[in-house]
Amino acid sequence: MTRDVPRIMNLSRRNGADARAGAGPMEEPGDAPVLRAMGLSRAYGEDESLVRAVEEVCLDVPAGQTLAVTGPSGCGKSTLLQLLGGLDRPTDGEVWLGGRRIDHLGERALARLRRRAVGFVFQAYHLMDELTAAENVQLPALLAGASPRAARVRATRLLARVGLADRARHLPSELSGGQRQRVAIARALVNKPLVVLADEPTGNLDSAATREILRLFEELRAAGQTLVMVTHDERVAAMADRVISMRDGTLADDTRLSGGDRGRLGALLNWEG
Ligand SMILES: Nc1ncnc2c1ncn2[C@@H]1O[C@H](COP(=O)(O)OP(=O)(O)OP(=O)(O)O)[C@@H](O)[C@H]1O
Repeated sequence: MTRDVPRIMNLSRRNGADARAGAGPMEEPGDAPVLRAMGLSRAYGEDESLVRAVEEVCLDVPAGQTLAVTGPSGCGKSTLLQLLGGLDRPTDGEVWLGGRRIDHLGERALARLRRRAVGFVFQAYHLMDELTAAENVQLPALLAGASPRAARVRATRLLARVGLADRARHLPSELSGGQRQRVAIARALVNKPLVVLADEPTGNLDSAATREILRLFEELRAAGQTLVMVTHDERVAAMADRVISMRDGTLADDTRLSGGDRGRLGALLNWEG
């Protein structure tokens, strides 16, 4: 055991009941979409200050699909992602994850389900500053009830997979933005989630780091990982299987990209070079 594990185990114990109840793999049912939104709406405020951030969105995301969500600032992309991942509650409609309705679950059950079934990646990384890269990756596994040894093994494997085997003991402050985001992606994958939800994952990164993250996402896609990402960046959207664009809280367009489309878009955007 490394010297660092007890520190993270303390964090894990705070959530002990959740961790115990959350142990065990999550079943993925037959042909049901991994994610389903039915008439999904989220409003903020009331009367004159009412904002309909998401309005009656219906969406199925099948297993293995990479879906990009685009649209102008304020059109409801982040709100939709948070609703899909159970970080926010709809004012109307339903969210189904892995064949199970999640929008009306209690807080603890929802937190447990999120931990096991959803991997989040945010623009601002949201790594814990005082934990090393390896500890950041281990933490969700420990919180979900994995043994310290199992969490360590998974973190080592995932950090190698994202090309950071030699940075495992570094703190986030000792890593570049691209490296931090790769740690965040490893963390998102540590509990083998049904879906990875990424909100502007390349928003803080330069072109070289963006390319690294896209290569990683491409690998995840090839490995069959279901992925939903919000992005302003056409280059990022171009690697998806499907692009939906939002306007004023609603779905304005839904386009499926073929491999050929993706190649052409990549070439158009001069992305291959
Ligand atoms: N907590 C909140 N309270 C009130 N209004 C909110 C809240 N969160 C979001 N909104 C509003 O909901 C709308 C959708 O916001 P959202 O962040 O989902 O848009 P977005 O498309 O992700 O924007 P951006 O691309 O700029 O991040 C916006 O008008 C925003 O001001």
